[in-house]
Amino acid sequence: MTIENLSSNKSFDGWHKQYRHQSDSLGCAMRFAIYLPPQVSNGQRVPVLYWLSGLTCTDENFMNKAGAHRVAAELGIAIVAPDTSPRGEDIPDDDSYDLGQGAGFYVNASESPWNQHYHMYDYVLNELPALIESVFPVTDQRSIAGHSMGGHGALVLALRNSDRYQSVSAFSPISNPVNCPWGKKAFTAYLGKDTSRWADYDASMLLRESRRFVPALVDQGDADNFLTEQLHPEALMTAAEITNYPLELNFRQGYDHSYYFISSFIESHLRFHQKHLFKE
Ligand SMILES: N[C@@H](CCC(=O)N[C@@H](CS)C(=O)NCC(=O)O)C(=O)O
Repeated sequence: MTIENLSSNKSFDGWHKQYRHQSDSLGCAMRFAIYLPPQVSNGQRVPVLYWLSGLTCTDENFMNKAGAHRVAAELGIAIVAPDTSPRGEDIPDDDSYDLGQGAGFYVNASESPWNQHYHMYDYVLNELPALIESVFPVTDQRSIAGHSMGGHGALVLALRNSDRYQSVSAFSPISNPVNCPWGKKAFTAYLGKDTSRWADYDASMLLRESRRFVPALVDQGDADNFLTEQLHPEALMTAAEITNYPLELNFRQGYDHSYYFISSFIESHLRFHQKHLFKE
């Protein structure tokens, strides 16, 4: 397995690095970013938080804008940020920002032309952690977090794989994609018109059925311009009430959908994950 280092920058006594590798599950070259906290320089292995970004993002948005390195350095947590879809000239795409490259929705597509490459669910669940754990000084303790489309991805991956993640958190997640325009458009294209096949990728529906709980934290700005039409956190809240799910959902007054919101609360998310990542 070869991976190519593209950049290295010292940050808060740790390192931010970007890599490219050939992905088997996606059938293309993929880029990811990793923040390695200073503890790894002392020979320690550290747990990993996977961060899934939203529509139009690459591996760079979170690392550049969230301001997460200082607290990750203090807590001794590595952060891995993959790209949001397969990419390249030979990879199917769409002119709109919410489908195709930059909009993989963390699903395994079953429909042509997407089904050959759009397997972000498998990539994030299996291929990427296997690569990270074989190359970097990390433990097998993982948590997962994300924003918007990535918040949807993080919740779905954790709810379906409670044995793989210690905790999950999300900012402004697409909480009930089967009932919003972004989700309906993406799921119709990637999964087909048969809506019964969409439930496996809907956090609110999965949460209603969940039996094994991964501790979950969600923050949502009440001035988010996507809140009413696209995000539907109330569906998540109702599902959590039905199953008594350990979900903390905070509405944050005046905050919008941007990385200004994420950077304002990322510290509390990292400290939430720390409690679960360092449990024996
Ligand atoms: N229509 C908007 C939607 C995209 C959007 O808001 N993306 C969010 C995630 S859903 C984001 O993180 N954008 C990149 C950034 O703020 O760095 C656009 O194209 O800018």
